[in-house]
Amino acid sequence: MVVDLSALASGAKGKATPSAGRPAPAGRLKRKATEALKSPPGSRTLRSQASSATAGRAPATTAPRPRAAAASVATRKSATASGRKPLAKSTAANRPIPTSRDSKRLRSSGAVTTKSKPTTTTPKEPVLDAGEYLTSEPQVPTRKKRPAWDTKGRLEDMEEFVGQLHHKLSSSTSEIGTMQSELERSQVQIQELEEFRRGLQTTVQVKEQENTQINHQLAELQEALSKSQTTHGQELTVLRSQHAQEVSELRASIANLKRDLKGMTADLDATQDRLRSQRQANDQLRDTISQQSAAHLALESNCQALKLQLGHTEHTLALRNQRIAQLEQQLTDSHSLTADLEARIRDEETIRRRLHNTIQELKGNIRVFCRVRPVLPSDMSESSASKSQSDMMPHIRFAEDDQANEIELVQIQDSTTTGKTTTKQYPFSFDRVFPPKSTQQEVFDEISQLVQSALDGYPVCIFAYGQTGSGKTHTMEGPTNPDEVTAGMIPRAVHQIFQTAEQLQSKGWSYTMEGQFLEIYNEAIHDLLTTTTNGSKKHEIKHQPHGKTVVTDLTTVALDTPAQVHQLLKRALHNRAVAATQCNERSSRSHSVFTLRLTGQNTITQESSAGVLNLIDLAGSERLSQSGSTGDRLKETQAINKSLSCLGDVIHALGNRDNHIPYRNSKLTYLLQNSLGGNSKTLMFVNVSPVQISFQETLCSLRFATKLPFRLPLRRDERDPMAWLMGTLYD
Ligand SMILES: Nc1ncnc2c1ncn2[C@@H]1O[C@H](COP(=O)(O)OP(=O)(O)OP(=O)(O)O)[C@@H](O)[C@H]1O
Repeated sequence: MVVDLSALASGAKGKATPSAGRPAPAGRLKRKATEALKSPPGSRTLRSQASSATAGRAPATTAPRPRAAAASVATRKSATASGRKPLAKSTAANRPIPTSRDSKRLRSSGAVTTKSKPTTTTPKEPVLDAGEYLTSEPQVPTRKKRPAWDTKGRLEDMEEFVGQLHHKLSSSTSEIGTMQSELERSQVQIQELEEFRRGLQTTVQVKEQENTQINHQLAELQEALSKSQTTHGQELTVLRSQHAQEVSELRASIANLKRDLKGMTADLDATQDRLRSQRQANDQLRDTISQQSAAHLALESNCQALKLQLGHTEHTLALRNQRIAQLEQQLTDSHSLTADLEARIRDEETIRRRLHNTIQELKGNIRVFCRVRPVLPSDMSESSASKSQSDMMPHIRFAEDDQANEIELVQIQDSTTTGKTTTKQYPFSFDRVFPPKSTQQEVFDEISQLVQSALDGYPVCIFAYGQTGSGKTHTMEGPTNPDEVTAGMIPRAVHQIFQTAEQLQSKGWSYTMEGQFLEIYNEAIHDLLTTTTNGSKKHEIKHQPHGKTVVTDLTTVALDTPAQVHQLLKRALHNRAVAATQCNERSSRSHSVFTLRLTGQNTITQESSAGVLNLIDLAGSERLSQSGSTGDRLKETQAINKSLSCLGDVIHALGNRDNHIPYRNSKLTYLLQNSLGGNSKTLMFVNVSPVQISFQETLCSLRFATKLPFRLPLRRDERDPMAWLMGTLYD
């Protein structure tokens, strides 16, 4: 049995302190020992520890050991000094010292607490505590309780008991030595623990620093967190708006998709309908195919028959190929024949030109036609308004025949002296006489051969002569706004030239054409195609070596289409109208000359031609006495008469083949020098007014014309020159 000496020591100490130096009475000690024996050693130890902890005492590890040791020593000393042996150690000194293993366990658990179970060292010899001692009475002979008066007995007992206590004390002293060595080990452990504590403090400091840093970092992180929360909030707002927008877009697209789906569903329905109809059609087609298969079989049998037929046809084809080869040979021969014929045609074209010219020459290089214009409403007086055309011109008689070339003027005169009526007849014959009813086309038919001569390369002059108002301009140009019926000789001639030139292209001929339009007024030349308003320009006539006549500074217009000719005539009309405002009735008092130059080139035969067609609207041929003009007008009339007379003289001299032809006597004849005479063709229209009042002028005009050396009228059978020529050639 082990006696808790610390409890005993504390109990002894507690009591010893107030009465230091005095030994505790034996009863009291015994009572203490009995109390100690009554409570179990563990609970006793625990209670002592709890009381020391409650008293605020530091645990064995933290309590300063020296003081505890000193207290223990002091206790022993006081006990020794008082004659008592120390019964127990102080609480702190008896407190169990943690072993190094415990220290480790403590360190690992992080708690610095004292284990309740003390580390005990096994005593080398058994130690009896006070209770044990009391209970080990058998060592002392058991006696009856000595009566109070047995002081000696009692003393003996006490001495015996003290002897035992001494024995016990010596064994306790050795135990104390052992405990002191343990104490020293414990102090070493305490130092270790102290170092451990300091290390822990350092660790705590480090941890505190780390904690501060962590707190600092935590603050930074919290700041960053708040910032990121702000940013996140903003981003969240943006994302929310984007999300809302995307949602609305998605909704719209869903709506669209729904619409599409609806449409597609409708399409699908339609497609299904179509599919159904297609299936029906397929069924029908299958029926048809089966029918066709049957037909195919029939066709195959037909095909066999046709193959046989094909063999026969191939044979026929071979024969035909032979025939084709023969025909190709014939075609080649035909081509060479055609080429020969074309060559002959070209030759014959040359011959035709020659013959045509011969005919023209036979008809006369100078021809005179007479044309009587119809009576115009303006010619009629009120009394004669109901009269017919023939009634209006009793003084002019035509032959019955439409193709006639005779005209007769009849003058009926009443003699005032004799009272008789005499009739004078003036018959005239011309190459052709055109009565009032003659159309422009009929007139042109007669001159078209001369136009052809111009294309063939001859100079041709067609004049219109007659008094003012007799129809010269109408004959040459037609009315102001001509149509197909009323168009005059100039547009018709140009039209024919373009047409014939086109036809001649197949014979290798190509033509270039250029036109000029001038006016001779008071022996001065005026350009009717000018585009400038400067009318004072002087024009000179120059004859070039190869028979070409050039008028200086005169506008020349290249003509590629008939439409251009119409434009040209319009421009001339406009310029004439401008001149008429400056000089009254100037158109009647001037000669207008339209010149068309035709240059032809044959690339096959290398032939060339250069013809000129002059269409001249002469000034009015009023007699001087009749005109009654004076002053400038008289000079005008004289100039006109002189130029007309010169023209007559030139034509007369040409007819007579005179050596001298007086071309230079007037501007007009000088201008036309290369177009009059030689191989040129000249046609003079004598235009006549049907009105009776113009009888004398008509007579003068007809007389002027008869003076011209035109050929005598042809016989009737000679009027178709080609027939006549062929007749004369082959009779
Ligand atoms: N064959 C015709 N058929 C119908 N009208 C005609 C014919 N000939 C002339 N005339 C008309 O007679 C009038 C006079 O004719 P035109 O002007 O041609 O005469 P002119 O001799 O040219 O006169 P001028 O010398 O003044 O120019 C015009 O109104 C014209 O339309």
